Amino acid sequence: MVMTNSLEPIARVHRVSKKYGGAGVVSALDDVSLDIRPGEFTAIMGPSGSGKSTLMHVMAGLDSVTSGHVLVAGTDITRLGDNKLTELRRRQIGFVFQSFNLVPTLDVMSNIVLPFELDGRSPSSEETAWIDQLVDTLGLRERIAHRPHQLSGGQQQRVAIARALGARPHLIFADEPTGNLDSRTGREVLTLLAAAASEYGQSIVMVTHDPVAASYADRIVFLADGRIVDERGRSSAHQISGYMLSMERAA
Ligand SMILES: Nc1ncnc2c1ncn2[C@@H]1O[C@H](COP(=O)(O)OP(=O)(O)OP(=O)(O)O)[C@@H](O)[C@H]1O
Repeated sequence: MVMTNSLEPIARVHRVSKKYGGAGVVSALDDVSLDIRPGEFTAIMGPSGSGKSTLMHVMAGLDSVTSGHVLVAGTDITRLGDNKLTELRRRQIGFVFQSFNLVPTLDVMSNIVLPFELDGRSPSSEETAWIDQLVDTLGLRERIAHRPHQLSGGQQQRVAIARALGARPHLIFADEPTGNLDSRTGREVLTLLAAAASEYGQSIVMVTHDPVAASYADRIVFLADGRIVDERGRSSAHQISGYMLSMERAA
């Protein structure tokens, strides 16, 4: 299936279940359906063990599903071979994950432009200007020639963010993107993510425990025990804390 309409979801999770352990001991996702539309910034929240990371991993094709389907840009990735999946991921998806996946032998700039290299092209002049802007906004200018092991955890995280945003992929998956950052840098990262969605139509899916981070999102999806139990539009950090509290009380 080819995506024909820009209002079509860029990612669609359809009745996905994911069980771990041969006999189906842990049900990490239980009949989850979710559409991610272009230009939408979605936060996924929920208690520890509720399935947030699993949901993001199956959406990115990093983990298989037990049943159901995941479509990215109109392609059913649950049926895709490894090579095609890698190519789709490389072209369509940017990752900001806890394990930053930076290449230890490459310096900061080479890590940031890696998605272009892997795609067999160089950044255009416009893309170069954007990468320069990211490097400055993320405070990486003085570290540009350093290698990952010479950086702090927060600096490594910022490199991963610059890399994920640099090629303007259609979809960005971010797992606690502000977890290692001081609050000012955290706010800058969230502002960058929100702008990527609102100004450039990129779709952001962010897992977070932080109500302040989630308050930058257009939409907040709450998971509990592998199911979507609530969904809210843009909300203040205070409101989000309230939703989380009432979910915990109901559990
Ligand atoms: N590889 C695995 N093998 C077995 N069980 C797993 C595996 N990965 C996750 N699980 C289980 O699946 C459930 C959902 O895990 P997941 O990591 O998606 O939760 P989470 O909401 O992201 O949690 P946290 O906020 O603590 O990161 C948990 O019960 C977890 O123990």
